[in-house]
Amino acid sequence: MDHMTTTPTPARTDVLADEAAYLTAVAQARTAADAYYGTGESGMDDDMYDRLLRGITAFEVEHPDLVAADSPTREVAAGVTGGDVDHAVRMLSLGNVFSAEDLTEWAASLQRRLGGREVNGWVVEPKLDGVALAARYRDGELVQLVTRGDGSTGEDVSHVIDDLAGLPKRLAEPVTVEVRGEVLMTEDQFAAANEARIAHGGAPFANRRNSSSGSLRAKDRPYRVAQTFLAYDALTDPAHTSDPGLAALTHTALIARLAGLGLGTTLGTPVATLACATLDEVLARIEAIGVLRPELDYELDGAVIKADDPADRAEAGTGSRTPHWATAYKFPAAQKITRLLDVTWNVGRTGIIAPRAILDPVEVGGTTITYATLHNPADITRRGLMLGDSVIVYRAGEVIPRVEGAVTTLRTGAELPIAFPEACPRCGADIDRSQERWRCVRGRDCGRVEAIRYAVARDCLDIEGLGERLVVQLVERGMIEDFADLFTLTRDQFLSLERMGDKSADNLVAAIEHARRQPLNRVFCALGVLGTGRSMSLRIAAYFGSMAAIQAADAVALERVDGIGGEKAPVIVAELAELAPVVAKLAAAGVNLDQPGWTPPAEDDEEPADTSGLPLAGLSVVVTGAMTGVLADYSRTQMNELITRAGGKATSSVSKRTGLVVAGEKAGSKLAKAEEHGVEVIDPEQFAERLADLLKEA
Ligand SMILES: NC(=O)c1ccc[n+]([C@@H]2O[C@H](COP(=O)([O-])OP(=O)(O)OC[C@H]3O[C@@H](n4cnc5c(N)ncnc54)[C@H](O)[C@@H]3O)[C@@H](O)[C@H]2O)c1
Ligand SMILES: [Zn+2]
Repeated sequence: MDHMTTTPTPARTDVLADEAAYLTAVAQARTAADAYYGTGESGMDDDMYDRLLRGITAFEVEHPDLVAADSPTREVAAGVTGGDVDHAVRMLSLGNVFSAEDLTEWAASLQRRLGGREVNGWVVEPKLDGVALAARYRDGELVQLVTRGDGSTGEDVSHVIDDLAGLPKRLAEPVTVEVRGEVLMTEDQFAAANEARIAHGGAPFANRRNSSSGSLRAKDRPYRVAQTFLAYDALTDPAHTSDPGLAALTHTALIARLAGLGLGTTLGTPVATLACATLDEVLARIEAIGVLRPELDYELDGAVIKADDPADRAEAGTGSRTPHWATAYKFPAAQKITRLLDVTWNVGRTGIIAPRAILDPVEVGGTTITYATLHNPADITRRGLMLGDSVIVYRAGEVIPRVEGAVTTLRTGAELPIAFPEACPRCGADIDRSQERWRCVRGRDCGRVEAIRYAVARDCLDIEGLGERLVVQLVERGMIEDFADLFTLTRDQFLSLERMGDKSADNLVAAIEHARRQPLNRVFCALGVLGTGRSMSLRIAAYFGSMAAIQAADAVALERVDGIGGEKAPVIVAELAELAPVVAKLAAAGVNLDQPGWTPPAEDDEEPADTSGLPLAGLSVVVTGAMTGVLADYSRTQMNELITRAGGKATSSVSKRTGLVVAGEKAGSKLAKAEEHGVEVIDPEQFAERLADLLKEA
C-alpha cells in the first residue's frame, strides 16, 4: 500500500464549536452544493467541501437533536432539486473511506449486516469523476437520458443522445434495460468543448466535470459537444428489464454483458472492473488504480468497492443516501482552487516559448504547488484565464501540474488580461506564431550559444580558453550544435578558426581532454537541466552514481534526492528525456559519465545489488526487431539475461524511463516510440560491442 501510506489523505475535519457554527457550515455547504450541482461551478474545491461536510457530520453525531432539516448530509446531491422524470430505482450517492483502516472497518460493518458472514467476493472499479446518467433502452433503442438529480427524480437530457461515445443508439440485442454510468470528458473532448463554447461567445469551463455537467444540461445550443459514457450499473430487476437473466449476474458478469451489448465500460482499459476474492486483493487493486490514475485519458477521484454477488447486495440493503454494499475509496484530491499570480514565458532548448503559471502556493496530493504548465498561448485563450483569477489546478501522481481553468464566479473585477510576448523573451528575435506552440524564429539557435557557454564555464566542465567569441564561431560555422560536439572536434578544426594559433589550439585540446574526465556531477550540471544548478547536480550525481542510473530514475526515485520535491521531479524527468540525444553523444565520445568513488545510498527498501561497474548499470533496456551479428541466435530470454548480467534492466515497452533501445531488423513501433522519447537507439552490432567483455566470458 505504498502510495497510500506515503501520501495519506489529510482527512481533516473542521470542528464546529456550537449550533451557530454548525448552521453557518450547513448554509455554506448548501450554497456550494447548489452551485456544484446547478451551474456546475462552485467556488469551493472538493477538499474544502468534504472537510466542511465532515465537520457537519461530526456535529450531527454529537447533537442528533440539533440536526437541521436542510442538512446536506441527509440526501443525495445535498437534496438539490431534481427534475421531472421519476427514477424507478433511486440513483444513489456513495459512502467514503480514506484509508486501508477505514475500508477494513467498512467491510466489517458490511459483514455484520450479512449476519456475520463474509461477502461472496468483491469487485473494484475506478470512481469516474464525471456526472451520473441513466440511459433508457427500449427493445434495444436508446430512447431517453436522465440525470441523477436528487436521486428520486432527474432531468431529461435526451437532447444529447447523439453526442455520447459509449452509448450506442441501438444495442447489439433488442433488450429493454436502463443502464447507469458516468458521463465524462477526455482531454481532447474538454479542449474541443471549450473551443466551441468560446467560438459561440461563451466562457470556458473551469474543469472537465463542470464541462460535462454544463454540456449535458444545456438545451438549444447551436453546437454539439462530444463526451464519453462509461457504464457501471443497470436496473436488473425483472420488473425493469426484458432480460430476466440480468438479475442473477454478479457485478463483474453484468459489466461484461453491458460491454457485449455495445455499451462503453472500463473493460479493456488498465483500470477495468475487476473481481477480488479478499480484502487484501481489493487493497492491492485500489493501489494499482491510484498508480494508473495519471496515465488515463479520463479523471478518477477514487476507487469504488462493491459486493460482487447480487444476493449479498440484496441482503445488505440500501440506506437513504448510499447503498450498504458499496463504498468509495477516495484518493487525495487532485484539484485545488488557488490564485493565478503571474504568467512567465520560458524559452526552451528548441526555441519553444512556453508560458508557465505562477501560483499562490497550494497543496495538491501531498505536494506544494507553486507553478503549473499552461502549454501555449492558444491554451490560455481556450481556458479564458486572467491574472488574479481563482484557478483550478490539477496534479495527480507524477505529472507536471496544470491549470484547468478559472472559476469565473469568484472574479472580483480586478483581474487583468495575460500579456503575450511580442518578441522572443530570450533573444528579442521575432516569434513564429504559425503553430499553437510559439517559437523563436531562431529555433535551436536561440540560446544555443548561452547553453554552451554555461556548459563550459568553471562550475561545469571548466574548459579554459573557450570564450564567447569562439563559441559563436563554432556555432555559426555549424561545427557544434551542443557542448557534446566539442568532444569530437579535432586540433585541425580548431586551427581553422579565426585568430587561432598552434599554442591556443593545443591548450584547447588539452582542456577538452581534461573535461572528458570530469566527474559526473559536472557533466550533469553542464546539461543545464531546469532546476538543477551546481549543488543540486552534485547531490543527484552522488545519489545515483551514473548518468545511466539518473536517466533510468522516475520521478519517485528522483524525489529521494534531498531538495527535489514532487514539483521538480517530473520536470527533471521530462528534461532528461529531451536531453537523451546529447547524453548519447557524450557517451559515444567517451566522456566520463560516472561519479568517482560512488557507493550506493543506504536504503531500507529493496535496492538492486551494486551493479555500478557493469556496462548497462541501472539502464532500462528494450530489445526490438530481429537480432543480427554475434547476437543473431539469441532468443529474447537470452537477450534479457544478457542485459541483466550487464547490470541493466530488461523491459518490454519503451517509455521516457527507457535508457536504451536495441533495434534489430524490422523494428517497428518501439523504434518510433524511442525516437519520440529521444531514447538512445543502437543496433545489435553496437550493442554486442558495448558488451564485448561479457560476451567473451560467456
Ligand atoms: N466543490 C463543491 O462545492 C462540491 C459540492 C457538492 C459536492 N461536491 C463533491 O461531490 C462529491 C459527493 O457527491 P456525490 O454524492 O454526488 O457523489 P460521489 O461522487 O461521492 O459518489 C457517487 C457517484 O459516484 C459516481 N461513480 C463513479 N464511478 C462509479 C462506479 N464505478 N460505480 C458507482 N458509482 C460511480 C456516480 O456518479 C455516483 O453518483 C464529493 O466528492 C464532493 O466533494 C463538491
Ligand atoms: Zn530567441
